[in-house]
Amino acid sequence: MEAGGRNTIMRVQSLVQAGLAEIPSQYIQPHENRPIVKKENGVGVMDIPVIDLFGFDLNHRDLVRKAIGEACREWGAFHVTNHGVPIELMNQIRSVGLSFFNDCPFKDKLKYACDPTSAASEGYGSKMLVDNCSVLDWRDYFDHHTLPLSRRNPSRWPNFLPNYREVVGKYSDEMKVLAQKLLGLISESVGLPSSCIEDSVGEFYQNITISYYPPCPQPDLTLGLQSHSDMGAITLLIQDQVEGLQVLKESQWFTVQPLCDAIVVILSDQTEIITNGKYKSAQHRAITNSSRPRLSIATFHDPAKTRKISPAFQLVNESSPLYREVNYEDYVSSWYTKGPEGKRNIDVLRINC
Ligand SMILES: O=C(O)CCC(=O)C(=O)O
Ligand SMILES: [Fe+2]
Repeated sequence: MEAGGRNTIMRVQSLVQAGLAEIPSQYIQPHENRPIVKKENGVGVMDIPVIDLFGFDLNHRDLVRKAIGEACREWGAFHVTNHGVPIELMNQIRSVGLSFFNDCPFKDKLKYACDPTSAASEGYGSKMLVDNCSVLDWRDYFDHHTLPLSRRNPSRWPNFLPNYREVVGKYSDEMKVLAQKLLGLISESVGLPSSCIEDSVGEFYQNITISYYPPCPQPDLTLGLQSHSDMGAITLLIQDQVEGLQVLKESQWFTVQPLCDAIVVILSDQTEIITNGKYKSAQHRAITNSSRPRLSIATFHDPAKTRKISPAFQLVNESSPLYREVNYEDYVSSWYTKGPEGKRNIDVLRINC
């Protein structure tokens, strides 16, 4: 079955609704990339740290900074609680997002189809890359361009629910504030002035991607989302109660257990460059399961395409630069043309000392 060719508009959810028992060949991962789908959660299995932000109370700042530093060195990803984002708003965006996939008829969804020939175009899609050679992900998504405000055009977002556009707009604003506060703490924790990472990134280019992973009849053969690190500065992710997100640590994949009111913070490649490799962007992926659909909402904060990113000079004085300066536009285009394949794009910027 043709599932994702340039001129077709197949979505994974439609494949599942057609009741297929075996997944089409384009979704089958090579052996080395296939997940080991465990039947039960092992007790004591490691997970990313959970960090209480105490509502950014100054009395707890030292403690929080220390915990963030450790998490950024060891995992590049962590949960935050008491983050200040209204829980009701998190529930609302999960609810409107799920409703788009569950309740909006396919022909109406297609009114919002993204352009499959251009990278990261806004709208409803399934393929992450524009080429036709890579293995497809078992995922459908809706990508919203939300910031700067000049890119935000809610008329391109679903309106079959009266509050969809308002919820996405409010959520975008809350995520921006949280990303700024977190980048401040992350900067301080690595010994940089509070505003350093945000100043290097410049005005945030923010996208919100709602991902829907339909149940998969053969979860051990495929991936919901292939292994990658995010290309921008910081990603803030929320999910439903169904596990699926995995983070790589010391060559092993660990499943992130969903914590309903918490937000997952994922360090992305430009933060690895700015911190001169003191902090690593997290390599992560999503796996599927055969019984329950899964929803996640990732909010990406990226530099403008015109931005040049290089290691902070304060961190280069101690050790020589470990990464070449990069034009963010070139970085994005290499990511989308070559594909993420783990962390290959940031690896080519490394200077071998
Ligand atoms: O669905 C997830 O948990 C991961 C999503 C993700 O990594 C992404 O959209 O970049
Ligand atoms: Fe990601």
